[in-house]
Parts: sequence; C-alpha cells; structure tokens
Amino acid sequence: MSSSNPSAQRPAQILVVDDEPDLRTLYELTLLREGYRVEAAGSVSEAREHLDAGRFDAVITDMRLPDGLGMEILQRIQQEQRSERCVVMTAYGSAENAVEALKAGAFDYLTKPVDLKQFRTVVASAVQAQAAPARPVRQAEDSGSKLTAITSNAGIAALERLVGGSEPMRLVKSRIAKVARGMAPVLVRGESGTGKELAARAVHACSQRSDGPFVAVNCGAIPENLLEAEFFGARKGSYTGSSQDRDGYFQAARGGTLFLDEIGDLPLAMQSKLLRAIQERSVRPIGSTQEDAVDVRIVSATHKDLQAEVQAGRFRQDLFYRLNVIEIAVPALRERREDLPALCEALLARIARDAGMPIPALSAEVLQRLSQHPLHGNVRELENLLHRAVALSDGDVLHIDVSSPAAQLEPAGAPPATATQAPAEPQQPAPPAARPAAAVPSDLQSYLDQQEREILVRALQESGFNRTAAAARLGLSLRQIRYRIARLGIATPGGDDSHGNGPDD
Ligand SMILES: Nc1ncnc2c1ncn2[C@@H]1O[C@H](COP(=O)(O)OP(=O)(O)OP(=O)(O)O)[C@@H](O)[C@H]1O
Repeated sequence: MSSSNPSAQRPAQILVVDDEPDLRTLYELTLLREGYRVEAAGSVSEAREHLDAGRFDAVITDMRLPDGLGMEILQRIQQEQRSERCVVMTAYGSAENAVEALKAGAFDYLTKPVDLKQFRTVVASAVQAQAAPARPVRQAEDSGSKLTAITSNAGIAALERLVGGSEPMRLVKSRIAKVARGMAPVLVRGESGTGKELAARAVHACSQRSDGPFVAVNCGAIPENLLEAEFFGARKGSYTGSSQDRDGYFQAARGGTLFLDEIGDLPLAMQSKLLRAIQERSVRPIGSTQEDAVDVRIVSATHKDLQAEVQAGRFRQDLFYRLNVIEIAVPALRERREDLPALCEALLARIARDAGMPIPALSAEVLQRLSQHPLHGNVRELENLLHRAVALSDGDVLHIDVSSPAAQLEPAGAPPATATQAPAEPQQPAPPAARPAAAVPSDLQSYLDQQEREILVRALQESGFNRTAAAARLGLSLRQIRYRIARLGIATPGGDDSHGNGPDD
C-alpha cells in the first residue's frame, strides 16, 4: 500500500484516461504498484461511463482523446460538483493547455512525455487532497458568514488571522478557501501592507500541503549575484567559500509552498530561470550536473501592476502567465474601513501579548481619528501607529498623539492651519498634505524626550525588540540603550530593563 495515502481506509480509486494502450498500461501498472485501485478508459465516452458507474479519488486524463478533449471530462466533474481531483496530461510545450486546465479547476497537470516519478508524486498529492474531507469538517466562521468547508484547524486559524468581516475581505477569504486545494500557482495582488503575506500563508494552511513547509522569499531583498544559489542551491566547492552542499528555497519548500514575495522585483535573467524551474518542476543546483525534482506549490505576491511591467519589458510575459493562473486581490484598507475596529482590536491584542502587558482600551475618539486617517500604508501603517501608541501610553487607555510627526493623524485634505506649506514626506506615496510648520517648542526637554522616544521605539520595533540590534543601529552601546529605555519608560517585551533580562541578553 502506498505511503502517500496513509489515512485512507481503502485503497484510493483512480481513473486513467488515455487512448494509447501502451501508455495506459504503463500508467495502470505504475499506479497498481503504488497500491491504488485503477480503472482505465480510452476515450471521453468511455471515461463518462466509468464516471456514471462509480466514484474515484482522482481522474488522470490525457488532453487529446479520439472523441474529444480531456477538458470535457474535467468540465463534467466541475459542473456536477463531483469530488474527483482531476489531473490533465498535456503535450510538451503547450503551456496554454496546462494553464487553461488549471484555471478550469484541474488539480494539477503533467507534461508529456510523463516522468513516472513526477506522475507518482502528483497522483499522491491529488489523492491526499481527496482523503482530507474524511476528517471532521468544521466551518470557518467570520463575522457571521460561513466560508467554504475547510478541513484543517490550521486553515481555519490562518483565515481567522486575516482579520476583517467586510464584504471585500469575505470574498478574499472564500477565494482562498476555494483555491487552496490544488496546485495551480496563485498570484496575490495588493498595495503594500494590505496582508498579502497573510493571505499567502492562509492559502498554504488551507491546502493539503499544510503539513509541509511554507518558505517565504523576498525577491527584492536578495543580491542579484546570489539569486541562483539561493533559489536552486549550490554544490560544495561551486563558488569561493562554499564548503558544503547547500539547498535552495525550492528544495527547502519540497512538499509545501514556496512564497515569492515582491515577485515584480526579480531581475529578468532570474525570471527566465524561475520559469524553467516551474515548467520542468526541477532545478539544478549551481555546480551540479543533476537536476533535483521539486514538488512545490508556487504562491507569489506583488504590489506592482505586473501587466504594466510586462508591457514595459521589465517582466516576462510567459512567466506572468504561469504565475497568474489564480489571482487573489487583497483590497486596500480604505476600501474596507468597516474592518478598522476589528483590526485595531486584533492588532492591540497581539501587541499587548508580545509586550506582556494588559490590552489597552481604544477610545471611540481615537478610533474616529483613525478612520479619518488616510492609512496609505494599510494595515502595516495601522499596526505601526498602534505599536507606537502602546509604547508611549502611560495608562490603560490609549492615546495617539496627533501632534507627533510620526503619528500623522491629520485627515487627508484637511485645511492647513497656517499658510506655510511643509514639503511632502518622501516615503509617502499620497498627495502632499499641507502641514503647519513646526513651532519652536515651549518645553525643549520634553520635546527632545518625545523625539528620542519615537526614534528608540522605531529602532526597537524594526529590530524585533532586540535591544542589541537596535543599539547597534543607533550607534549606542547596550548599556546606553538600556539606560535610555528605562529613563523614557518605554515598555519592551521581556520587561524590566534594569534587570537586563530582555530577549537579547
Ligand atoms: N487582515 C489583517 N488582519 C490582521 N493583521 C493584518 C491583516 N493584514 C495585514 N496585517 C498585518 O499587517 C502587517 C503587514 O501584512 P503583510 O506583511 O501580510 O502585508 P503585505 O501586503 O505582504 O506587505 P508588503 O507588500 O509590504 O510585503 C503584518 O504584521 C500583518 O500581520
């Protein structure tokens, strides 16, 4: 019995459809050896008869059949909402067919001539996905709305982490739940800070690969000369200083999901190599003569308009086509303002938990201010604002200091208090907001303390509250930063600085 289907009580049933008798026999024998029960058909009409007569866990079909296309079998399974996972075999080089089949709901595709090892992996994955509904089914609930049935608790938890019950967010979540089970590449689009990575993690957690790794890669953060080794691995001695074999992201994500964040930042040369890896489902580590087969699902994300990047010649059309089989668009926060209270509540709970302190209350007035704030940086900006407010608050009730330049809580388009125009903030993509010129502070010491506090809080946040790292960034010693944190009463996770028991000590 196949180890790929450990949870099933009975052997999985597979229907193989191919008009070439030799190939059909080869597939049948391969699957029988894996412990599956196999039926075979040589045409669309024969496949229909088998489907009329019984249920299968997976249907593996050739695309071109004497009396029609494999797509017709797939369409029938979809239309009748049958549970069979469908794998389509397409001719080598016909990317359109593969993408079309995935878009139409195929679980996965195989390219002919079929590599038997890959064949076994893909079938095992389809059968595993099929076996999942046998587990107790819970319905994920979010703000009163029921999502598609999700089988794993990990999936439900990941969707719940994506806070927001607004209509656009409910659509995003039900789409995630729907597309998670399958191998079709997913492209998550959305502005920076909208939660694209959370969405990608939810796709993984709702999929049959949730027990496998989720490997997140920021494509824009890797130096160009290291990209290939980082993605595909390197053999010992293949470059100066490489003293042992090293796996790349593709190998690390085997059996799981490879999340390619900021895919629009990948240089063109690397785009070609990535396309090849996706098409061939194998990678060649630097310095190796052999290809490593890789079984990964690709989820990518971008804040860029990739179609425009294609038009501008900065992104390969064929790669875009391969990655964008299923699209999930995460809405900007301004398109779902009704999510603000729930988001604030969830973010404050997380911040307080990390800091080991009670959850501060958010007054209706602060919430009202936040709802008028443009929040161009989306949930990340909201999170930073709340972080800062928590770090600076001295009681149970949270205040957001509107005079603080970092808080920037003026509503967009508010009339300027004076005629003087401040230059637009360089990092803000928003239209420049008119801002009063800073007045000379009436209390220099508290003004400077406030500035220092904000800088320290930011450095601490950006270094994950590692005080050694934050101190290094600010050119301070650990002793100096501890002293300043204590003097300014900044709350940090790990608590009492005077005892030096923080996370970095
Ligand atoms: N719906 C949400 N519920 C709870 N937290 C969220 C939500 N959306 C985003 N966040 C939080 O906001 C921060 C940014 O989210 P994330 O990194 O997923 O955004 P992103 O769109 O991938 O950003 P970027 O484009 O800059 O990579 C994270 O800390 C995340 O936990």
